[in-house]
Amino acid sequence: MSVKRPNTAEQFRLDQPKKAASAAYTYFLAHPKDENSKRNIVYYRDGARVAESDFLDLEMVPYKEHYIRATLAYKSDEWEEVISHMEQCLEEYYLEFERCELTCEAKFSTEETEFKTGIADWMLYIMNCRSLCERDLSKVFIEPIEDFVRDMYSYLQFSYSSLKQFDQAVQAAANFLAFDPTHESMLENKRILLTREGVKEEDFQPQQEVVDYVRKNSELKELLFSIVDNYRHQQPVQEYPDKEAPEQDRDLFNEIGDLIVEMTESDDWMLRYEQLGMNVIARSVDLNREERFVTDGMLRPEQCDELLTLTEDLPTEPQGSQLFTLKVAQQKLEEDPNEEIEATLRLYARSVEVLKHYTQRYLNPDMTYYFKKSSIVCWPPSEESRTCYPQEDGTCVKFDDMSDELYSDLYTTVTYLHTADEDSDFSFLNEEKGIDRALGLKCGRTIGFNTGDRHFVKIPKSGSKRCAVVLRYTFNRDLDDRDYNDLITMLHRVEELRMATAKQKPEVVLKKFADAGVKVTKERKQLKGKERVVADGIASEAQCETLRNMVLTRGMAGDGYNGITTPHTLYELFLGLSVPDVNKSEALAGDGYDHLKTKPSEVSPHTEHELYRGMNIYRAGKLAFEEKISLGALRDFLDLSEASRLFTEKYFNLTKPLYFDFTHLVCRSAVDGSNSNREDLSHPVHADNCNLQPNGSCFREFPSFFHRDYSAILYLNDDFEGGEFFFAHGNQSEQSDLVSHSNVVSQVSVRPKCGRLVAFNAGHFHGVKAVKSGRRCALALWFTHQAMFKELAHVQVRSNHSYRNARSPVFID
Ligand SMILES: O=C(O)CCC(=O)C(=O)O
Ligand SMILES: [Fe+2]
Repeated sequence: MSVKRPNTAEQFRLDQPKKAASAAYTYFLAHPKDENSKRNIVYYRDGARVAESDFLDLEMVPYKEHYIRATLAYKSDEWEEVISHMEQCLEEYYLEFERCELTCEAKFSTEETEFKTGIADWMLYIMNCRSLCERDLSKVFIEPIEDFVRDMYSYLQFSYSSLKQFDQAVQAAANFLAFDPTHESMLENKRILLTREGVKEEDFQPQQEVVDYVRKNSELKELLFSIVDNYRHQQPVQEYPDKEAPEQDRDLFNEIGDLIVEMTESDDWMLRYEQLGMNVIARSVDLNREERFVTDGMLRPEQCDELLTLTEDLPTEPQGSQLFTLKVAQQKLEEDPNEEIEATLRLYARSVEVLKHYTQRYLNPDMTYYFKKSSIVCWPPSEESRTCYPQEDGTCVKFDDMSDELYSDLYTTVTYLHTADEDSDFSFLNEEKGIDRALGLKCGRTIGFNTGDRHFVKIPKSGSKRCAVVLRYTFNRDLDDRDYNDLITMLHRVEELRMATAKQKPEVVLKKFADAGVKVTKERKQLKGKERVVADGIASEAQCETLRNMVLTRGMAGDGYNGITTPHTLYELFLGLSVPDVNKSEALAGDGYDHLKTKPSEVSPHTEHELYRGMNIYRAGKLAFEEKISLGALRDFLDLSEASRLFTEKYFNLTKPLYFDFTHLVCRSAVDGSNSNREDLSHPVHADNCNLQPNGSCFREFPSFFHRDYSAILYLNDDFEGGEFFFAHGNQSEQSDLVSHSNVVSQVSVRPKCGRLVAFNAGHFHGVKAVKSGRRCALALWFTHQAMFKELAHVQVRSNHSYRNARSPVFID
């Protein structure tokens, strides 16, 4: 009786001539002097009739090479070789995997979350990112190999058995079974091994490393069970075939490894949450009973505002509360499947997902939590005196009807959507009907407690209603709230539907642009590259002026930090553009670059010789709402953004929709006296979605905005000197230190003027020449194909009622 030879999916693949040819060729590339591998190549090329093009140059990462060598050795029964390479492969694979996870983490904790669609997106993003590590790393060849890691133990098990090294074979079998405890052939192998002398059942212990790996991956998958699948499916839809989507090469981990090593090695989710500003402010010891906690910072103010819009027009229940439930959500979406509602519901879904994850991690990392019920509960103000205790879930109960015990499997979190005074307090009750602890309301504050824990809420007598996201969890999967999955599915369908109906023919749209006076003035030929275009007439002189003024009056608020000239450089005199009545917080210096904490000034993040003031969509929306800028100005901001987006999408004939990722209105102006002999650039050579390396390569990875697909800049004036936009040569290898100098080799430059749009693939190198005098204003836009990175602010601002009513749809059918 002999141990079964693995008959895995992977082996089957390896038997396919193309894959095997690729493997052999890859191996040959790594070992050009190896006679054996040369023979292999010849064998495959001649014998298997594989086309030349199938000899792909696969990237060699050490573990992949070991994998290929091991599988080749396996084919020729060279067991020692198999073992040696598989063991090394596994060792290096685990390291690579860890790197991959840390990369997700690095992206997660360092990107400028302020301008992203929110913490919740990032949360989801990192979960998704981590779950992709396993799959991406299993791409030894072009496609992921199913059960890649598991099956390596199968190879090992078989090879060790063939060499009669049964202890190791047992170990390998145990490791394999840690992945799949019911795998029939392996169980059969185990039975066979057990017949060997000295082999006992208890010898089948998987290694800790394997146990940890399996646990981590299955936890993550569980967590992503309903939601990530939906997001993943959101990407290529049938109507929008994935047009030359560049495969992100995840093998760059080697390159960024150094960066990551510096990052924390801790696997502590709580720490990560803290990095995002989610801080526990009270634990059960502070709150007099087990399972209680209070955490602040779970939502940002604008997210609270957005979620509150879901509570408008809710009917009042007999007990006086109002409920926004998932059923209501579905209804809303069915009645009016518009983008605003969709975006808000997405935010809701992501937020509750984060809250669930957080709660689970905080309380009970070993349990899986399911939503039993998810809702927003509001208590409208009321003068009524009650004999019952109003609850966070919207009911009102008598003291004697309150549970006296904590439940073993029900838990509740309440997350407030606004800040309120003590009129709205939350209180835990003790057995004597006394108040154990009272807590005030704050946007993003989350109180967690066992569902059986006594509490009540104060209902404000006047003012706005008291609202919170109330989530009830269970550990029992059967009690899982189906409505939640239904909502997610619905959101996905709405998106699909909208994409399908919004799909307008490029010719039709471009003709409309032409009729409105838009003229393409430079195309790929003149611009020396595909996916580049310059068009004039996108904005009128009046619109340019409106946007310029917006930055000047509101974007340049403040007089340079209380009259202090910054110590950075002698050029950095603030221009004294103070607008006395303007609140400084309205304008963020270098808005959009506030992650550059070292430059908390008006000085351009790119050159100290220029000042830099900007405004993003969210801020503009807020100012309009506060009536500090006119609705007309906001409309111009939004309409010009949309026109630029639509033009870019249609001109490049993109088959997938482009979403806004970030929209930034910005002016750069020369500092007085700095105009002579400037050697620097206003914006050094860069690409918008990757990290330019000194050797000229550019990685679409952390910390760049790797998800950006296209960029467009709409210029607003020409009364300044210098400031030309230019495309630069892709290969900067001989001029790496020149990327920020004026003598950089530019391929072709574009002189800004009002209404001129330059749009291009975000991966193309470009820069801006020094602004030698005057002020240069532009609307910079970055777009993405990934719905997940949609700039929520656009939708938020558009959903503002007064704006929506005032809006005349331009360029939209
Ligand atoms: O303002 C311009 O012309 C280009 C700016 C740019 O490339 C950027 O902000 O990424
Ligand atoms: Fe750029």
